[in-house]
Amino acid sequence: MNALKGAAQHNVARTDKAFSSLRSPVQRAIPKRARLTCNAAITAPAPTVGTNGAASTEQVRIAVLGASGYTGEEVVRLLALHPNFSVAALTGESQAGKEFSEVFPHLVTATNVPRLTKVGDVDWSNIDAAFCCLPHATTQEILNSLPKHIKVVDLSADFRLKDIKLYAEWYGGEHRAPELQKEAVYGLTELHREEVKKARLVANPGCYPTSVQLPLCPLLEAGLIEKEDIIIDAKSGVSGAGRSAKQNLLYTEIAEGINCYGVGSHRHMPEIEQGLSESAGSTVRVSFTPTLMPMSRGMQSTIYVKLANGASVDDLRSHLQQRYKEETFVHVMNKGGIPHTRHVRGSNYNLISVFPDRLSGRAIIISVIDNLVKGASGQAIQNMNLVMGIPEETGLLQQAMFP
Ligand SMILES: NC(=O)C1=CN([C@@H]2O[C@H](COP(=O)(O)OP(=O)(O)OC[C@H]3O[C@@H](n4cnc5c(N)ncnc54)[C@H](OP(=O)(O)O)[C@@H]3O)[C@@H](O)[C@H]2O)C=CC1
Ligand SMILES: CC(=O)N[C@@H](CCC(=O)OP(=O)(O)O)C(=O)O
Repeated sequence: MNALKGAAQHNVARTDKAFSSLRSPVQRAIPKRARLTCNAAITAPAPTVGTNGAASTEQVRIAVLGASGYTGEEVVRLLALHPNFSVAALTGESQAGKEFSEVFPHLVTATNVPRLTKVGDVDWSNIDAAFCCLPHATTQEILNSLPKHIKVVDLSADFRLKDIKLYAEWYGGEHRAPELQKEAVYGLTELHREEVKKARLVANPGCYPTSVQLPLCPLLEAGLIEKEDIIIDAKSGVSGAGRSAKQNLLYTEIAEGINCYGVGSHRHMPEIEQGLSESAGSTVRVSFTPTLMPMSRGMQSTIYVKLANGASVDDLRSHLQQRYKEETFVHVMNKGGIPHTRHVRGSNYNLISVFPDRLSGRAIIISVIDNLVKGASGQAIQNMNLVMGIPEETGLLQQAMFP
């Protein structure tokens, strides 16, 4: 663990230095508040955590459940640069018993993290908080059985839908922890920050819902777009489907082509509609089609909307720019800017751009994220930072890897 932390401090210091000298558009867009917060997190001693009553020591002791999967690995990778969180337990199922470095040899600073165990073998008395990176349906009973002092950010879909009947309808089975579900806070951080700060259980949003709700919720709230006629054409890298072996995810089935899936029936639709309806103040229904792309990570949602109440395309863009101007991780580009998934690869940023459609009265919105970072593990850490009362950006200011 010390080696991991040593490397973390070293890398954080380097990141800090690089941060002040680089001048990318994304960095220029980072508000002063965020930069100062970031520096404070880096140079100040680790704050006493637990404004939410979580931890009694300076380092928050973290368990990552499902650490042998892609999102679990991504949490551990990102935590290597986190000054306040220490990895204290890692779990796997088929990989339990193995050294983490055997399962993920690329994490060279992670040689001192604990060996993977089964969830049932975790000693919870040594843990303050958990990232739960398990398949949906597995999560409910496991989280229900945890001691109540454990703060949890759950990356699965199990606690995202507030209506458990809707959960049963879309996920093919009754919810097995309905009481816990009532306690869960939906962790789309930029929109639910104050609730997340007080939460014990955060339901981290799905990757597609993150990429769609960040641009659309503020527009619906302001009545700038019609509630009907929202069409979402979304594309995801293959890591979105997890690490376990599946025939349709073989290289030969993915490379050199693309394919839609879940057409008209994808389980992220009710999650997207739940958030959009809350923002609009009445029911919103969307047309949503996901496509699997031959890339390992990255997500783009291209969203076709109809302008409302006399709004122009420029109004949409300036409203989003205003809404997110103090936000570190959401950047609304200037007119004509084209976001690429490459521009967010490995980072926690969401890039949004708004274009006029050739069809009058309509706009096209493009939103990109890295499905494993802002779409999963990065946003999960952002939420956990808030739950633990430390600056939200801590450990998350890595810029995209490019090219
Ligand atoms: N991938 C993505 O982009 C995103 C994923 N999510 C959600 O995050 C969660 C994790 O996804 P991802 O990391 O991609 O999935 P993976 O399939 O890559 O990993 C799943 C993890 O769960 C473990 N596991 C599987 N079954 C059980 C079980 N019965 N009991 C205990 N542990 C088990 C696996 O262990 P082992 O491998 O050792 O068998 C592995 O560590 C899912 O709910 C997913 O929907 C959310 C947003 C984005
Ligand atoms: C490419 C791919 O298969 N993606 C996954 C979504 C990943 C994710 O965000 O979803 P959950 O957390 O809701 O599982 C899917 O379409 O089911």
